[in-house]
Amino acid sequence: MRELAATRIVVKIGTSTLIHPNGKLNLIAIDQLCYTLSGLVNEGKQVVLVSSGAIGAGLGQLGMTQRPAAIPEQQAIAAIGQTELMTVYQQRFSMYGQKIGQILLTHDVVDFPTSRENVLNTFESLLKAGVIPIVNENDTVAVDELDHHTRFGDNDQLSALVATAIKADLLVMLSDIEGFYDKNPRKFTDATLIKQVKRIDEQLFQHAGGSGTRLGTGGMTTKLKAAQMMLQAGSSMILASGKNPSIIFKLIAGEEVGTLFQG
Ligand SMILES: Nc1ncnc2c1ncn2[C@@H]1O[C@H](COP(=O)(O)OP(=O)(O)O)[C@@H](O)[C@H]1O
Ligand SMILES: N[C@@H](CCC(=O)OP(=O)(O)O)C(=O)O
Repeated sequence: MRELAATRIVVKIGTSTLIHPNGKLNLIAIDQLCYTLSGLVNEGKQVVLVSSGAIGAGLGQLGMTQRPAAIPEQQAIAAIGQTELMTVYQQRFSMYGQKIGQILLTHDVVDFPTSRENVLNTFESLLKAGVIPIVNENDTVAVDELDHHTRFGDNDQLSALVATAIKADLLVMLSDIEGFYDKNPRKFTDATLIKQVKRIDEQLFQHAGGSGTRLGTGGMTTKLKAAQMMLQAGSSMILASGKNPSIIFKLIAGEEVGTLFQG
C-alpha cells in the first residue's frame, strides 16, 4: 500500500478517455467519473476536475472525424463542444446532488498577480462551498502568440499549474494508458509499467513518446512535465487508466495502481 494523505485533489481527464474513437461521448466513463468525484466530496475531500474533450465533443456534434489543422476552426469546434461537455457534466453531477462551476483558463493567468488572485479566490470560494470546479483551457483565446505565452491544447500542464496554484496534495491524471512505461507501450510490446518515480530528469523524458490517438494531444511528454511541476512543489501525481474512473477510490486508498510520482 502507498502512503497518501490527500484532502485537496485535482483530477485531470483526457479526451481519449472521454470520447470514443467513433467521436461519441463515453457516457460510462463520464457517469463513473461524476459518481466518483461526488463520492469524494461527500467524504469531505475538495475536488477540482480538469476536463479535456471540448474539441472531441465538438467534432462529434458536427459529425466530423478529423481535427482540422486551422486554429480558428479548432477554436470554433471547442466552443461548440465545451457547452455539450458541460451540459452532460451538469446532468450527471446533479444526479448525485453535486454542484459544479466552470473555469476556463489560459496558462498565463497564474503569471499575472491580479488575475492569479482572482482565479485563486474563485477556486477557494467554490471549494469551500463543496462545489467541484470544472476547468478547461480557454480554447477560444489560447493560441501561441508572442506576448501571450500560451500553448494551444495542453491540459496536462494546465492541471499541474492549477494543482500547484491551489496547493493540492495530489494530481490524479487519468489517461487511456495504465501508467508510465519504460517505453511507449503502443509501439513496444515488451514495455513495462514503472510503479513509482521519485525524480524526473532528462533521461526519463527519453522514455516518453507522443499521443497514441487521433484526439489526444500531449502524449507522455506533457504528463511528465506536469509530474515534474508537482514534484517541485512537494506534491504528488498519479497517472492511471481512466477506463473506469472509480479507480480513483483505490488510488486514494493507497492501492498500488498506475504510476505514482512522489519525491
Ligand atoms: N512511456 C510511455 N508510457 C505510456 N504511454 C506512452 C509512453 N510514451 C508515449 N505514450 C503514449 O501516450 C498516450 C497518452 O497520452 P494522450 O494520447 O495525450 O492521452 P490523453 O488524451 O489522456 O491526454 C498513450 O496512450 C501512449 O500512446
Ligand atoms: N482544451 C482542449 C484539449 C486539451 C488537451 O490537452 O487534450 P488532452 O490531451 O486530451 O488532455 C479540449 O478540451 O479539447
